[in-house]
Amino acid sequence: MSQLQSSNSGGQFMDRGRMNQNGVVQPLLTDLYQITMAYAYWKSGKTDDQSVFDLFFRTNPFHGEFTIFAGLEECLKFLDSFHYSDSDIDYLRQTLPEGVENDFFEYLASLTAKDVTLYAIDEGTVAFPRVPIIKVEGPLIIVQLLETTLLTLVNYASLMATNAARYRMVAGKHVKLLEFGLRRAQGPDGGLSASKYSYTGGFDGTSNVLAGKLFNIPVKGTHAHAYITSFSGIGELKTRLLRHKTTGITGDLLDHAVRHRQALAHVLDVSQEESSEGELAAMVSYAIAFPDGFMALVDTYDVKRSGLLNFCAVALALNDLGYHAVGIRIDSGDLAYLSCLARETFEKVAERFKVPWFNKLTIVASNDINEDTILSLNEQGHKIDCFGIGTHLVTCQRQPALGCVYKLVEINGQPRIKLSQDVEKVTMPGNKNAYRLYSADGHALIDLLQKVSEPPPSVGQKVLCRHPFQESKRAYVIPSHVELLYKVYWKDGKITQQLPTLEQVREKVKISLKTLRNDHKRTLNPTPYKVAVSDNLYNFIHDLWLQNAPIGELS
Ligand SMILES: Nc1ncnc2c1ncn2[C@@H]1O[C@H](COP(=O)(O)OP(=O)(O)OP(=O)(O)O)[C@@H](O)[C@H]1O
Ligand SMILES: O=P(O)(O)OC[C@H]1O[C@H](OP(=O)(O)OP(=O)(O)O)[C@H](O)[C@@H]1O
Ligand SMILES: O=C(O)c1cccnc1
Ligand SMILES: [Mg+2]
Repeated sequence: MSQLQSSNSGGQFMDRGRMNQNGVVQPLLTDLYQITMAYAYWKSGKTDDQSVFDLFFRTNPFHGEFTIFAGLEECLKFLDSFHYSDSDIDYLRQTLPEGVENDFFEYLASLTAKDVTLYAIDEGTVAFPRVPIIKVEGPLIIVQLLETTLLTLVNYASLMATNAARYRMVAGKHVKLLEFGLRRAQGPDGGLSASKYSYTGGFDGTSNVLAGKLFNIPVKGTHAHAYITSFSGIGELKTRLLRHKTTGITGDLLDHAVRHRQALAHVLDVSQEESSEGELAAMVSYAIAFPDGFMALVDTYDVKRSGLLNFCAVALALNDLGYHAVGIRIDSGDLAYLSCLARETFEKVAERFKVPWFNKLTIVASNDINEDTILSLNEQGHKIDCFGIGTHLVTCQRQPALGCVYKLVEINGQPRIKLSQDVEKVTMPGNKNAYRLYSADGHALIDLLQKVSEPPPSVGQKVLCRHPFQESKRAYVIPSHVELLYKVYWKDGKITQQLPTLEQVREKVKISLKTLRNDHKRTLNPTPYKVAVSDNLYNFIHDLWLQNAPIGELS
């Protein structure tokens, strides 16, 4: 994923020098059929037919009833830099079938997205099935050529942001969430996107250092089991000395730790002999390296008999030298039980050793955590302050793809409809606007699609909202607030809005989710959010459907 500082940048708002884009995102990052179609459009004189395409999804992911829209900034950067390089053109000359005319390649070489207009919902907003999140207008050839790249930029970004937002909802706002997934992500690019969009969705940070640098996301982490297992005994410690934080007087951290370990074994009712000396050595050495940020993995051998004992011994030793440890990570076993055990241990030590700050030590848990694990841990009761989540988060294991599609809905002012046996797959023809209607208490009630030619719904006025395909399903809504969901984000070769920073998009996610009633957000059997069409659009769709559906003959 792209770049650098999350940008405040864009067209007239964008300093092009700074508009770095992920090198992978370029016009050839597409399906071959877009380019073969482009040639055929060009040959048949349809290049400049004015087209409108809708980008939308048909079902929400993760058995949920909402989706967070993300990836818009990357789409706009793609439009801004859309240009086939000389080597792209050379490659296409070699790759397209023989007989493709030279003039076509010359045409492609000069093609940009300057004649395209892109409308979109704000990035970070909750979105719903069949309401276009992006609408692209312009000459058929270029608007068609954008399809695959726009889809790849929106699909995973939105899926990831939605997944992260769901983890945030089940974890609650006080628990920290860290993304640890790079090693398990779908390749390096997937890993960077995962880090970026999990932050958008409400995570607090990532272990992915490049993502931290590129997107200005907080980077955080602990250490691996390898650090613990790299030591087998205290004899391996090359240094044991640490300066006191305030006096500067050098102390022997190991001596302090060994002394405390003896006393602690009694208090915690464990035997020193059963604990690992290698683990103690590893923790001492890590504490010497990071006396102000000491955080240790306690499950390498045995959390109760070894990890907690050694951690508390080293934390008390650090305390003697003026430092406060940060906490522990547990990466296996029963995380509910072990986190409670750890908290009780810290409370006991806080009291017995007169170190009240021990009560505040952070307990991080990791190990194949997913939404259901967090829900189950919440039910059982746990004392975890922070979850480190990798595999399930970044691979979106529960649903690995969002099915956004990109469909032609109008050409040269004429509506187009794609019919299907499956009613859900019939497209909504014509150039449309989308409005979100709100109730007096500020909740989103319904999204309403209308033809662009229709006047917008008005506050306090009754609007007939119809199910797009089921005739009998309709309702009157009197909105207290009406929001036009689209803004023009790209026109005349420029980004036309001040783009939000990543932080602002993250904030938008929070605010937008708050407008959704809780029953739409619950994990089990959430209530579907209503998406409707105006009476006018309903009749338009159904007339067109009848015009286009062939009449069968029974014999
Ligand atoms: N209290 C709990 N309730 C529900 N799920 C839990 C609880 N504690 C841990 N889990 C989850 O159960 C799974 C345990 O994984 P697994 O069976 O691999 O055990 P493990 O503790 O990792 O074993 P090992 O010690 O061999 O590494 C993980 O997905 C973890 O997130
Ligand atoms: O479990 P995830 O949600 O993917 O979180 C990331 C995992 O990556 C690390 O170890 P790794 O899994 O590589 O090895 P380990 O399980 O043997 O510790 C870490 O200890 C977590 O277990
Ligand atoms: O910092 C950590 O604890 C971490 C980072 C990546 C994967 N697992 C754990
Ligand atoms: Mg693991």
